Amino acid sequence: MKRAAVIGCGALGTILVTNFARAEGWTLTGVMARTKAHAEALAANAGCRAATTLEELLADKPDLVVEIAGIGAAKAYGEAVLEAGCDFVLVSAGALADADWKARMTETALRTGRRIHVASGAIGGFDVLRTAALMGVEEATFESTKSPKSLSGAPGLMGVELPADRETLAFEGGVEEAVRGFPKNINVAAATVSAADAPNVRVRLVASPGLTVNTHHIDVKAGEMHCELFFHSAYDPKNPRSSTSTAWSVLALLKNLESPISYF
Ligand SMILES: NC(=O)C1=CN([C@@H]2O[C@H](COP(=O)(O)OP(=O)(O)OC[C@H]3O[C@@H](n4cnc5c(N)ncnc54)[C@H](O)[C@@H]3O)[C@@H](O)[C@H]2O)C=CC1
Ligand SMILES: O=C([O-])CC(=O)C(=O)O
Repeated sequence: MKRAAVIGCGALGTILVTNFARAEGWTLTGVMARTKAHAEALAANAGCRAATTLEELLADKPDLVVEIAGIGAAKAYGEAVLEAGCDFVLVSAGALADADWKARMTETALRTGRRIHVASGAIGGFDVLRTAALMGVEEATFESTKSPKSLSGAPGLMGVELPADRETLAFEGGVEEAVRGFPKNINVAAATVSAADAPNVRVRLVASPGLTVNTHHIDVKAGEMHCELFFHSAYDPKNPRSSTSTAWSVLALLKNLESPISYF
């Protein structure tokens, strides 16, 4: 059995850890939160270590560490995880919009012989996006629709509350600006841009009152291929920003890594 540890005990981390038995071929060694009580509550059910520091989390020598905590956590721990000889699963893919961090992580992975796996998260189709990258992306757009309450408090809104009675365009622009303005909402766009090797993707974020799902629409033209990917995904009642399928995508990724047959 391969050994995994998890950074992040929030809405998605809880779904991931609670269903960890579904990741065939893997055992969970530990979970890490900022507060001990938070980590202990989840670890007690999972029968694993509760950690508040990376050193504690790595004490059981996991093969792989999943970040499911936030862009800040990914940037704070990613390189140290690779240096410790573990593979790294990135869920807060918004971190990839920081070209310097991505380059440092790539260099560290190459030097240590470890791998970085970007979880498909709330979307998917990374196989097609990688294919499009190889063929050469000519045109690509990305649009997410979310409820205004899931965007509330985002730095990009600068304190403005979005209308609760009509659809509004909350953001339109490049991926770096999107991630700066909506770091907890638009990881999916950064993952798309990175997978498709298409830095100029136009990102749109629409606020739609009454919406009970998050939707993501990717449109890519590359050579002879035109692909459209469309996702509707229910969000976590504990966190309306995040689609619950994100946590399941990590379980599917882990299972895939240990499976004799791999679906790219
Ligand atoms: N790639 C994708 O498609 C998606 C990515 N996400 C991202 O996944 C992450 C988790 O989402 P949720 O569970 O919904 O968020 P959440 O806010 O419910 O939970 C995040 C947890 O991580 C903890 N945390 C933050 N920094 C930490 C650190 N340095 N060390 C330890 N714990 C830390 C927080 O205290 C919180 O308990 C977020 O960054 C979110 O933006 C969410 C949905 C889709
Ligand atoms: O969960 C989703 O639908 C997308 C999301 O929050 C993100 O990419 O940050």
